[in-house]
Amino acid sequence: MRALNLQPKPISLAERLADLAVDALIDEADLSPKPALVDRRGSGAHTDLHLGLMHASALSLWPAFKEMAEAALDCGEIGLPLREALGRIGREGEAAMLVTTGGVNTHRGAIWALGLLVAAAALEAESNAAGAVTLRAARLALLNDRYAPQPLSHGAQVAQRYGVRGAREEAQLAFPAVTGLGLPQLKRSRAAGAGEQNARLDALLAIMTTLADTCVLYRAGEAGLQAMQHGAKAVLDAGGSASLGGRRQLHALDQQLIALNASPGGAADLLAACLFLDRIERGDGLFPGAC
Ligand SMILES: CC(C)(COP(=O)(O)OP(=O)(O)OC[C@H]1O[C@@H](n2cnc3c(N)ncnc32)[C@H](O[C@H]2O[C@H](COP(=O)(O)OP(=O)(O)OP(=O)(O)O)[C@@H](O)[C@H]2O)[C@@H]1O)[C@@H](O)C(=O)NCCC(=O)NCCS
Ligand SMILES: Nc1ncnc2[nH]cnc12
Repeated sequence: MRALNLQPKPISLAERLADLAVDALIDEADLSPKPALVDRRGSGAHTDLHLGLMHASALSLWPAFKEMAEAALDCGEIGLPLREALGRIGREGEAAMLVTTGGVNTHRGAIWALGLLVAAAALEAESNAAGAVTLRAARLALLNDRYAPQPLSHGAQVAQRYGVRGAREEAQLAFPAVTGLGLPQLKRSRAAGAGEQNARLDALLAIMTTLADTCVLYRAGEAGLQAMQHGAKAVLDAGGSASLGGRRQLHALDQQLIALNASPGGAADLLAACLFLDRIERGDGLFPGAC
């Protein structure tokens, strides 16, 4: 008779990275009050999205993130085979997301940003500083996936019309909105005792002060983008989300962006990227029991 092995199967590195990516998406969705975005209070500027759908969408992406990390571990280096594997897995992940959401685009930009970051983190798990991970992600994003379809996406349309950089360029430049704005603000607000939720809101606002969010541009043009950038700066200048003055400005920004139908979905994705990198940097449960 064989003894029963009751030891739990160790969680693989790829599974742990997928957990962290999905956690980051769920934390982003839950964070409240976010201006004009889906959160615990409601649907913001959206008629086709709600919190349950954002959660279901995030969970549907777990297998894709795991597969992307596994592809990085299998390939072991930055190159076209890995880039094209990520493109294929990303497109399949997007299809799974659309099945889950009944055709609504919940996380297209997040699959791109977090997919690259998950792969970049898996490639060299010990080199976990945000700057190093984003640099590896950028090197992947700079490679041309020969199998990528070239549809005239909303992002491509507004990039042409307004001459701005979109999601692709943000990744190719190693996520400057995340490493230069979001993460430093997250750390500053935490250090100032703002509390975790306020620190995360401040990180989102810091990203919004400068980002050319192609969702906002597509929905509300340059007026919408200006309202987003100036309004976010006004909240931070007034003392941030933890202050009474900042909260008043945040409420005004929420109302203004909803009136303009301007949803900063790109900034929300980059906040999720920021939360993911923050956890990776802190090593949050990445190594214990991982293999
Ligand atoms: C390379 C891609 C990112 C394609 O990029 P492109 O710009 O050509 O395409 P878009 O379809 O516009 O998607 C870009 C999404 O990225 C987010 N985003 C916007 N601005 C930025 C920015 N400056 N920096 C970073 N990220 C940005 C944004 O995603 C979020 O918003 C979406 C919801 O918006 P919403 O307005 O509600 O919905 P829409 O359907 O667009 O319009 P409405 O009709 O409702 O008004 C939601 O997805 C959020 O995540 C942009 O949408 C990449 O996607 C790509 O090539 N994919 C192919 C597969 C691949 O290679 N994968 C690689 C895996 S690593
Ligand atoms: N919380 C959110 N609301 C609307 N669009 C989003 N895209 C990513 N996160 C989002």
